Amino acid sequence: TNVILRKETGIPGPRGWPVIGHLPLLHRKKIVHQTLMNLAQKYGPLYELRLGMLKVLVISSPDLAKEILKIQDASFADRPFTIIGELIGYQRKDIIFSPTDDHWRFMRKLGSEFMSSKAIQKQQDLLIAGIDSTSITIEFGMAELMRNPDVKEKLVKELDELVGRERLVEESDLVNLKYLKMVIKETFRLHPPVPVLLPRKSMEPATVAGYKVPKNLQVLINSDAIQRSPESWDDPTSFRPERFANNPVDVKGQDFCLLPFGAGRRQCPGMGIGGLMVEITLATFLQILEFSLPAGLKPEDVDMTAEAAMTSALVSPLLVSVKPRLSPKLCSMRTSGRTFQRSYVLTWNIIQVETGFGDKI
Ligand code: HEM
Repeated sequence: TNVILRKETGIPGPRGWPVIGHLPLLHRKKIVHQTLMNLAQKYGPLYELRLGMLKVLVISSPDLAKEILKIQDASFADRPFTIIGELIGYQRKDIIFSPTDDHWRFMRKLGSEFMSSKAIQKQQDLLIAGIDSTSITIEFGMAELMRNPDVKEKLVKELDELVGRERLVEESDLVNLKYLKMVIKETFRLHPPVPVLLPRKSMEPATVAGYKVPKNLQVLINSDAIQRSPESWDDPTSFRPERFANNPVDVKGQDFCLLPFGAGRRQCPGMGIGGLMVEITLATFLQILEFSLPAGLKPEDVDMTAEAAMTSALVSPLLVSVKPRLSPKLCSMRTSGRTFQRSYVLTWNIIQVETGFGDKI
């Protein structure tokens, strides 16, 4: 058998190469979170990889995610040193890549103040950390709607019934748009923009699922694998927003089978504003435009292949045709709203419009 039990810890994992360990498994042409999910099917929800000198613990079940992100959150709250953190995280002085220390606590407190949806209305350039993840979710959401026309019709009907066509959808409408929220939860479940949560590091020796975990071990939580697991979800690979109709499971970090924003001390502080941007942008698009696939393209032709990167977008940009549903006068009024301007800028590059109408909205 290829299963190895690590000498020091007894943790299972695949047999690795000398020196380079399991690096060839994570070849850049392979989608990392899918490779990690395939390995979990073979080695279980907790296994260890060796990437050169670096040892990594990979977690792929809700129970173990809860163990790391909630029960032992304090022991696993650190972020490991990474080159990318040095390069784009101002030598790890930002919030995302910073070690869990007093500087991070200060930055996080400051950031949370600015990231509240009220405060953000007064700030222009705070959204850098959330630009990718927010626009990726909107693009995947639109792609799923194009693949599932019945879901799109139901969503448009909800908007027509609860908002109508005489005014534009407002943030205050969102609380009533229950189907919209179900569609977005299902998008987060099948297409988490950060499919493997940002790496954590054990701050002290710990015991997880009976295994002894040393200090400084990197821990990866594969939320994509958890959110597609048949143990937590019926028919897990189908896009079915209705699964949330009588199911209180939410994305807020309390339900460990749905973790698009992570959980615990290092959970995404932009969850509120990020969720809001996705909701208002999708609702506005669906209200003001009628979307269809370009001639000759069938729903099943929409390519859902995801990129192999830290944030995982569609490889092929979504192509759609649009026609106006509301009067252009009503649409142009919204450009005076700040939230819309920002959502609009964020999503400017996600839709390649076939007709000339896109230039005018
Ligand atoms: C759809 C939208 C978004 C998604 C799905 C998302 C997802 C995530 C995830 C999975 C993490 C890692 C959590 C963990 O390690 O447990 C994270 C961290 C973070 N996110 Fe977001 N995010 C989104 C939007 C935003 C926005 C809009 C902002 C800022 C305005 C933001 C700022 C941050 C920051 C600063 C961190 C690092 C937190 C820390 O390490 O203490 N995110 N995000």
